[in-house]
Amino acid sequence: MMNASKYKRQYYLPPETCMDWAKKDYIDKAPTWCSVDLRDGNQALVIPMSLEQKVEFFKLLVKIGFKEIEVGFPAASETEYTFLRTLIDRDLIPEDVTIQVLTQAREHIIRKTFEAVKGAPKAIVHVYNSTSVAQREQVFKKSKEEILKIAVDGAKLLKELAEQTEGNFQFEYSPESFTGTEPEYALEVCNAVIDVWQPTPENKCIINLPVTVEHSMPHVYASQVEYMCKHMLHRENVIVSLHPHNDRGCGVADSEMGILAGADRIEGTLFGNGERTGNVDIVTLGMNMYSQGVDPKLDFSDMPHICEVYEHCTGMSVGERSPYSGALVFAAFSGSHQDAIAKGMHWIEEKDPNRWTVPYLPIDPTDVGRNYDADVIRINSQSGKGGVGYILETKYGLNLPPKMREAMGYTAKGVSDHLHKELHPDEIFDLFKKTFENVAQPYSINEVHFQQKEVGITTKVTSTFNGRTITTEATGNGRLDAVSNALKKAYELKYTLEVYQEHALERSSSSKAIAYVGIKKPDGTMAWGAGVDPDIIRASIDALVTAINNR
Ligand SMILES: CC(=O)SCCNC(=O)CCNC(=O)[C@H](O)C(C)(C)COP(=O)(O)OP(=O)(O)OC[C@H]1O[C@@H](n2cnc3c(N)ncnc32)[C@H](O)[C@@H]1OP(=O)(O)O
Ligand SMILES: CC(C)C(=O)C(=O)O
Repeated sequence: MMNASKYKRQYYLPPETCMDWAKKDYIDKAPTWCSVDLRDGNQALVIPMSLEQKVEFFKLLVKIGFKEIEVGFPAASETEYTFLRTLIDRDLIPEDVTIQVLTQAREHIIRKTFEAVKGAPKAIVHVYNSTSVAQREQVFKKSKEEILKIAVDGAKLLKELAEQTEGNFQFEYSPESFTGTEPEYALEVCNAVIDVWQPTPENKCIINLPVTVEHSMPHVYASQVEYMCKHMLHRENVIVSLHPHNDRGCGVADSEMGILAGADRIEGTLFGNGERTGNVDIVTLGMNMYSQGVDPKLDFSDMPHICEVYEHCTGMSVGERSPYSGALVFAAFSGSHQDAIAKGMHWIEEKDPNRWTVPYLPIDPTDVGRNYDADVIRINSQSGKGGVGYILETKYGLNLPPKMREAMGYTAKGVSDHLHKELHPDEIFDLFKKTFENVAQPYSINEVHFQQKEVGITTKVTSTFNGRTITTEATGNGRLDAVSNALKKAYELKYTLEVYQEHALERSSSSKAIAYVGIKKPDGTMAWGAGVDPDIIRASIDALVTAINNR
């Protein structure tokens, strides 16, 4: 049995909430990004990454464009320590990239961290201690003053060791479990740390406000961030950073609202890997900005490769519905979506190729290395004529008459429904050919001769039906009409020739044409056929015979 009375809210509202930030409706510039994949992401894996995997992942992060990368918790393990030394000793850190290392506010751990980071061209040393009510009471069993002292002592030791060590260090402090801490108290602790560090415009410090565990709705967190930003000492010399986790599924919203509320920097991971439900997903955050016309300053143009390296290094997988990156996030199976997408694609092609407005697709899939053919319009029993027509047109160069698209749409849908499977483009093309192209049973044409007469065109048609061959003559106002009349006469067929359309098959290697014919049956329904031949007359006759065979 579930029992909600066991729980109560574990967050604290700031003493004042103005929510000025709520009036802003978009983020106009990218924050400073810091990847914590190699630390928070890594510490959450069943098997943490090996040295080689960490090096490979580090290179990927650099390629994507991260300028700040938390590379680990060097005091944690031999692998963590060796990885950091490998980066430094093998000169793997590009000039414009700053590495970051995490340490608890404990003397021996801080000392070991400084030892590990020796020789780095520059580094952010990130120290943290927990400040929440729950951790003060249950874990540390210390008063507010004692907890504040842990932070201040840690801050002092960082300063002291940095002064003793040759290197270019920036300091970061996190009141860990900030979201379970009274904002006034978190402010007091952060200000005490800032007071020790005395940041300057040339050497700003970072105050990181982690959503260590997500306890509240995002607007509550943003109000806490707003309060901290408003009352922080030396705010102008402090970079306010956020480190949202995703326990309530709102990590992205926390970050976006937190940025609106004044934050300058985001710590997160690719695809939201990290403790429990993960850290905030920087791919989603960056692409959310991108989709509103703001350059995220991160390059996700080869998403399939990024997913591949991520999966290989972490052993995790990118979910099929993971925003912007999942295998299915651009796929449209349902008929009305496909129809709208196909029309939208034509619209931008013809009217405004420089602005992406295609319905149902928040971004152009090709921007992240995906493609229209394989990823977007996919056919199953939920699909319609628009999608099937789009595939036949864009992949195989077949521009079916609108009503014939409908017939082909129902044919494809029926097969998919019956087989209970998705139909791939080649299967759709094969189905089209099998059902609608040059079908020569039960009726077939053996020979056709034309003669131009004053009354129109006269034709002599030799055809076969059920093993019996006959020759008939007829007249028509065109060649196809004449052949149609000859066949009607031969077999007493009842229909009217309603639709005729033709075009060259540009994608075909030989110069062939395709003709489409639609005939109306006595009951008012249509039957369709297509003919493909280098000779357009032959193609149109084959299309007609196919339509007759499909009655
Ligand atoms: C929210 C986060 O993600 S924070 C980052 C968490 N990441 C990790 O912990 C991964 C790496 N950690 C480790 O490998 C180990 O914890 C080590 C090597 C750092 C330390 O190991 P140990 O000292 O053996 O164990 P442990 O971490 O359990 O130590 C707990 C002690 O440190 C204290 N402590 C924990 N965090 C902090 C902190 N940030 N600042 C000061 N003291 C702390 C605890 O109160 C406890 O004190 P006690 O011994 O008096 O009870
Ligand atoms: C160390 C801090 C920033 C952290 O990882 C967290 O609070 O989640």
